[in-house]
Amino acid sequence: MTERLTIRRPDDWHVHLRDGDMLRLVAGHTARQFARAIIMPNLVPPVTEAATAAAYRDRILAALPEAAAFTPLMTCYLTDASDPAEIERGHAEGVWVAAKLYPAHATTNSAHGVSDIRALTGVLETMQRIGMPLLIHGEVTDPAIDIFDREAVFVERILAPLVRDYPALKIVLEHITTEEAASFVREAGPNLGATITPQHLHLNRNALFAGGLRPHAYCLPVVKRERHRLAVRAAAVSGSPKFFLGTDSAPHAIGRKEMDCGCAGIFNAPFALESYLAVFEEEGAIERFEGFASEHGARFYGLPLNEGTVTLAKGKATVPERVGDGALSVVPFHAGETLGWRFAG
Ligand SMILES: NC(=O)N[C@@H](CC(=O)O)C(=O)O
Ligand SMILES: [Zn+2]
Ligand SMILES: [Zn+2]
Repeated sequence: MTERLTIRRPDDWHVHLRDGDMLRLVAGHTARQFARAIIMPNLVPPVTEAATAAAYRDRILAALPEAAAFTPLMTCYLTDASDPAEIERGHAEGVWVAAKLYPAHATTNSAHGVSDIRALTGVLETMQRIGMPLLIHGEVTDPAIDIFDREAVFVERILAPLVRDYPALKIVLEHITTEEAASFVREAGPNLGATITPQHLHLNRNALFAGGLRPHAYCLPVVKRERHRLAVRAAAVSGSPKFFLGTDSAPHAIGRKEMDCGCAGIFNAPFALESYLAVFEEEGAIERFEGFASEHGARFYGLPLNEGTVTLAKGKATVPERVGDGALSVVPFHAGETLGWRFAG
């Protein structure tokens, strides 16, 4: 039986670090486990300009403990008014590595997102030419579509034509949750990849209603039926280079979750690697964990693999009920549970 697992230092290809006090509370958790992370731009107001992205990157670095060796990889929030020249300039200057497409009103702080993908033609042509990845929150926003079907409908109506029209554009379908998304990504060419969160590997939609209404299991895209969870698990542990780690750690203060209209998002950063590794162990695929956590994403983005290693050791890791204090406290994923591996540095 494996007692310790040492892997190349991993990266998180999708995380929300927020700003201000919340940034200071959560950033160290991500920097402790990951060498780099793709930082989501859905602040209020959103990060749409290179100068604001560079200033945000500085605030992230300032929020970290002195010794942290962590590189935030910044992203540009796309709107109907995004300017291809500004996106190209920010990319050439090394400010941002990717751009994020939020369909308007699809998720947290997406009100300024894209209302019609046809508005992005010039932007997407530019990104395709310069090799800048497009990251997508893949849900349609049509209220007539059942919320559990919004990802599958997005794949069919938006993603399939996009992949056809921009064959050389690198696209990441973020936080996939369905059999349809997993199989579409698997069957597509090498320019389409997907990130997978821990919660979509652990939870099915029963978790939302287990003994009562469970706001801390609520994120977007919402967790789906068991058959979808199993398909997403199979993709994660398959060894395919198209699937890689992206926690979508999305902290909201406890009062913003436990209310009559609670926010979407699960804060999984403190025990992210332990949570993923539990899944790979259950699936008998521990030997594929390093590829998923530390190799596939960097290769997809065309970035060097990290130097150095991290170690996880068999043993109890008890997840606290809260992280932080008072009004700022956040309930972490797996709160109150004991996981079977612990991060040993
Ligand atoms: N995943 C979530 O449920 N929430 C994210 C937004 C997102 O990634 O869609 C957030 O910013 O809170
Ligand atoms: Zn999203
Ligand atoms: Zn997210």
